[in-house]
Amino acid sequence: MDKQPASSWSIHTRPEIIAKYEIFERVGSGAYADVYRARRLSDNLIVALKEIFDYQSAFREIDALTILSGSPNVVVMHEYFWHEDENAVLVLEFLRSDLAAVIRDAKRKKKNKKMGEEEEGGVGFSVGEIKRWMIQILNGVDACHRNLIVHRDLKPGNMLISDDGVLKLADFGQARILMEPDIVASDDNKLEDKDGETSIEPPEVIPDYENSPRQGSDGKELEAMSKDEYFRQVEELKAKQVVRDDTDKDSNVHDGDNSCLATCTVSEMDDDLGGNSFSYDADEALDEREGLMTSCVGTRWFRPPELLYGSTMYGLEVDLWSLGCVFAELLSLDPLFPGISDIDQISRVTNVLGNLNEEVWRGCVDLPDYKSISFAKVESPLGIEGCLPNHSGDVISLLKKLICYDPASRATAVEMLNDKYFSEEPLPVPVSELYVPPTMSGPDEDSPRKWNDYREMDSDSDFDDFGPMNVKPTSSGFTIEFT
Ligand SMILES: Nc1ncnc2c1ncn2[C@@H]1O[C@H](COP(=O)(O)OP(=O)(O)OP(=O)(O)O)[C@@H](O)[C@H]1O
Repeated sequence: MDKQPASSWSIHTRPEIIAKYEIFERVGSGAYADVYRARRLSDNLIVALKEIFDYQSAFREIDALTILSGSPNVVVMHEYFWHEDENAVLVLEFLRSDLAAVIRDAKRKKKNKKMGEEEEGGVGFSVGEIKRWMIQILNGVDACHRNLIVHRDLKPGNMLISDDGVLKLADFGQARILMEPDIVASDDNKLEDKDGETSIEPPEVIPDYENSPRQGSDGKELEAMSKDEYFRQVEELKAKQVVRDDTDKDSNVHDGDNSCLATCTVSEMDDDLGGNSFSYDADEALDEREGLMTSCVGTRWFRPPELLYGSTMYGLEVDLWSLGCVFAELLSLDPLFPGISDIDQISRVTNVLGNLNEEVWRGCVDLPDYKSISFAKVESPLGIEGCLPNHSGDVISLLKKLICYDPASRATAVEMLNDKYFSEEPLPVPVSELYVPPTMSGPDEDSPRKWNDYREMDSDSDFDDFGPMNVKPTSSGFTIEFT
């Protein structure tokens, strides 16, 4: 949904919010939300108020954070405000920094050291620090996956960090619950519209989850909802959503930093290739009915091959690939696959892992875009070891358990946590020894667009970055081969 530019003031005029919070400056904004620092009047607690402009995003974030309440490595949602026809406002614990800022700080120190400037640190993270960051991330991802929640946008900028070094997964606006977890709700969720019809909405306010998870706005223990009831309510919500989605169809798929192969190529092919085009439906609200999901999720650098090739049937494994990219970045301080376009993203993965074919992933030929784009044979792929030349064989093989084509081969978060790497010397440092820089990474620090700017590219066409290519017509459209 389009960000509504005029709405940022609205949070200041909502009586139910200003009665409880003093709102300070805006501390961040994303594609779907503005975030403010605020003080809870009752006890002076500093919190973050996240005003979300997109219905689906708000619904997903509230749903996921409700289920994950009590997970130590997931951001705490204290309560939320959501009236019909107003943006949802989530009250979150305030976290000053994020992993992107931590990595950026380490990289800055390393660069300064090379230039002869004396500063503590300067060699990147110690192994013990990397282990402690990874354990925290893995614990957060494990909590999500145990509840069948796929985050779909894991990246350093979405891993917030408290002053004392505790890392928390945040930004669940793209999360999906794959099956029915232990969902709870209360009768208070039912609202009547003006015709007297009953509809289901999240309760207006949920009290502090930290001490009393699973309570309704009246403080009563919430009742477990049956599976049938859960799906009935989901259907009702979807029916409401479709109306809104129809008006927002375009903006749903055209987020610059989250660009998809399909989104990019449709327009470019129309322009450049004489109207030959292909497309697939990325309107998730509609696809959901057939059990499909959009491939247009996540930030490009962390997006797994199955999504880059347009898959709409995928699972928790998409997070495991992103996790591997974050792990590699902690090790090298550089993004593993900093693609400047979606095709460049696939090309970078291919150069490291080799070509995607049936040998490495049986069934890959069925991916929607597999036959549309092929690369010349990569004779000697660089390999993960080539990307991280100064790291031990053990850590490389661990990373390879996440960065592999076949989603089914990827190690789960809990398998990773149980790997001996985390229990052998050098041991993970205590959380209190982790260095936390005083600021956030800033908007879109780890976004492809930023990287584009850095490289002073004046075009973001997927095709400009490549040399000669062969376009061959086929019965279903055409194929492109980059040579
Ligand atoms: N709990 C928090 N405490 C402090 N700052 C926060 C918190 N949550 C978010 N922020 C800040 O607000 C920014 C935007 O938040 P967030 O990423 O959740 O919004 P979004 O619109 O869903 O983002 P995206 O564009 O990545 O989908 C973050 O980058 C961060 O700087």
